[in-house]
Amino acid sequence: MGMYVKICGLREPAHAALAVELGADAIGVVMSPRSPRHASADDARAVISAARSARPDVDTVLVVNSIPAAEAARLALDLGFDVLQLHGSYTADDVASAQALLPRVWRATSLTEAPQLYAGELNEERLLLDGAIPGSGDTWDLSPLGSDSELTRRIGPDWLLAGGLSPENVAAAISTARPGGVDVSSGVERSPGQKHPELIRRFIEAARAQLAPTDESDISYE
Ligand SMILES: O=C(O)c1ccccc1NCC(=O)[C@H](O)[C@H](O)COP(=O)(O)O
Repeated sequence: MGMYVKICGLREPAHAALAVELGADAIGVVMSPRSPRHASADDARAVISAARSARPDVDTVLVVNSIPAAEAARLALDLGFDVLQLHGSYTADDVASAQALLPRVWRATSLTEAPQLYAGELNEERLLLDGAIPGSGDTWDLSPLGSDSELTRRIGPDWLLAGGLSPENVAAAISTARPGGVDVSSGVERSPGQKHPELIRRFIEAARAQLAPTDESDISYE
């Protein structure tokens, strides 16, 4: 199956097309007014269109932070996204209200915020484990992950790792944490909000060279 790669915080259609042509499985668009990556509705539509022109089956992901889940799902649906990625404190009922409009909802959180979490706890399609501050580019302690531990069994093999990844550290982070996929934003930028094509290329190359847990067999999951 291979390592799933998502490039997040895109606003330039050309960067989205490049990421998908280079093998990204998903592209993310952040709509959160305080983010340096905040995209307008027009930006979002242009990024989706460029990504789908490069590969029709790419996952296009709307990333939001702490807005009502159903409102976020309505926005994702209206703009034509495939997936809604919810950062913040949400309940299973919130996720259900979003899924009534858009079935594919991902839960993004951190071990700081939800230390006892498990995959599927909110009926989300996918769990994304991030650092404490989304989009900050800060690395975090990956050492509780990856070994044959209770936490590893709780989160399963398909979760996405995010937070402070870069072309330089992604291979080591995958080897330590053993996620099913990786997500990056700051690590492929020249400055906050400004994506760098060469860093996108190097990140995708470095990540896709790694195996996903589903390609291996030495950890058992619940
Ligand atoms: O990127 C943001 O500014 C952002 C703002 C509010 C909510 C989420 C945000 N980003 C979410 C992401 O998926 C990032 O890619 C992820 O947190 C990793 O970020 P980074 O550490 O910069 O690679």
